[in-house]
Amino acid sequence: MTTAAFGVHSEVGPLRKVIVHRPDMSLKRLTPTNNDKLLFDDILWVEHAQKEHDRFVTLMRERGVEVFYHQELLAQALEATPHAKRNAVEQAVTHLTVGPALVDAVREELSTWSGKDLATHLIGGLTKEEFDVRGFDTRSLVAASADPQQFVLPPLPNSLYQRDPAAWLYGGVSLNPMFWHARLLETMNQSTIYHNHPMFTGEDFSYWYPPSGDEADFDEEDFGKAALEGGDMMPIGNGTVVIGISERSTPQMIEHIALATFAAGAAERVIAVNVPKRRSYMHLDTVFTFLDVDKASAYLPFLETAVTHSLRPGDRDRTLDVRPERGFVDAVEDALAISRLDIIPTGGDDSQQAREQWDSGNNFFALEPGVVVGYHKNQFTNRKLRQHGVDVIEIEGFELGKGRGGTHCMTCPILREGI
Ligand SMILES: NC(=O)NCCC[C@H](N)C(=O)O
Repeated sequence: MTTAAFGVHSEVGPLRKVIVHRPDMSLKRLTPTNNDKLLFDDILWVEHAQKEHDRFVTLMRERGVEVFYHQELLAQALEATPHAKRNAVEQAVTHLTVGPALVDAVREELSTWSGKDLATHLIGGLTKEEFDVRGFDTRSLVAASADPQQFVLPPLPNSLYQRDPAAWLYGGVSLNPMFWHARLLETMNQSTIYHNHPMFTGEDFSYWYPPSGDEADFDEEDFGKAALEGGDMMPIGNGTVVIGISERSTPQMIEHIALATFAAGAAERVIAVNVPKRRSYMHLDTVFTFLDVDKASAYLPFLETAVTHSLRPGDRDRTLDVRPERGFVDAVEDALAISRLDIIPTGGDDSQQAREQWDSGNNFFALEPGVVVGYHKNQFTNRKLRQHGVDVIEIEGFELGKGRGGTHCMTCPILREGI
């Protein structure tokens, strides 16, 4: 039993604490013209998405999991210190986001807002109409040229997928540099929470990225060059981390994580596996998730091309020993010291498998070994899992899945036991 307040020691051990984001204003901002840019494949019926999400939260709470809402944590963190609010406003409102002519005025105004209102708009975006910039039309081209619905601050609808911008590996968290522009500011909100919320300040945990864990290390221009997202990062247990080299996560960043976790003694092996760079595969957890200590769901076409390397500490300080593996599953079996990882493929014929993979049919979230939550619509896959002895709890995901994410994507575990 873990005694620390935070730490994620496996993918399937008993889940104690998790952060999620209830669908909100940011999803109401999606329109048929902006949904692609905001990485959603459709617009959502938000009230229904909320019901689906509430059911997910209720079933976790019924099982004793402590569930925290991202927006509430952000609101509380913003109120925790004057620095928190000032820093969050300065990071979100810059010469690049609102233009140099408006930056001081917007910062000044937002600094007077309550943590609750500010959190709502840091996630939900802020339109020109909501932030009355009319007085600035003669001073700011951004103000003068924007129509009332245009965003002064962008909405962050992918906050729904809490897995990606901050990810725990054993006793530390990585505040991730996101690949797509539409998600960059999500990490700023995570940083505000971890550095200022009383639940986290004073607790003993590491920052795997940025290396110093320092808030000042966030530079939105650097973020365009590095990329790492939590959907690719899995602390599978036994001192091993699995990370996908995907559309969203680069080998350079995987080296950073390996060096940081090795130096702290938190991990001794990183298994890096290639994930084809395409929308439907975007992270490792869209094609592979753990279900039990020795069971995993996988989309077989991914496994066929899964070039794999293991990274271990090198013979000198801050060096790595990188070796090719025979196969991804072999490497995981070896790392977990199990004779066989039961791979349960996506259900149905080839086209049904492709359809269910697209609908998050390989994206399960474990509450304890062998008990997972997934979308109801993936009937062929869910049936198969049950045949292999996995308890699949279903939630509706018609609306929640429209951004291409399932239960694993929507959750950021912050305390989970080992296996
Ligand atoms: N871990 C995940 O696979 N997260 C899903 C992220 C979906 C989001 N619309 C995105 O494209 O980033």
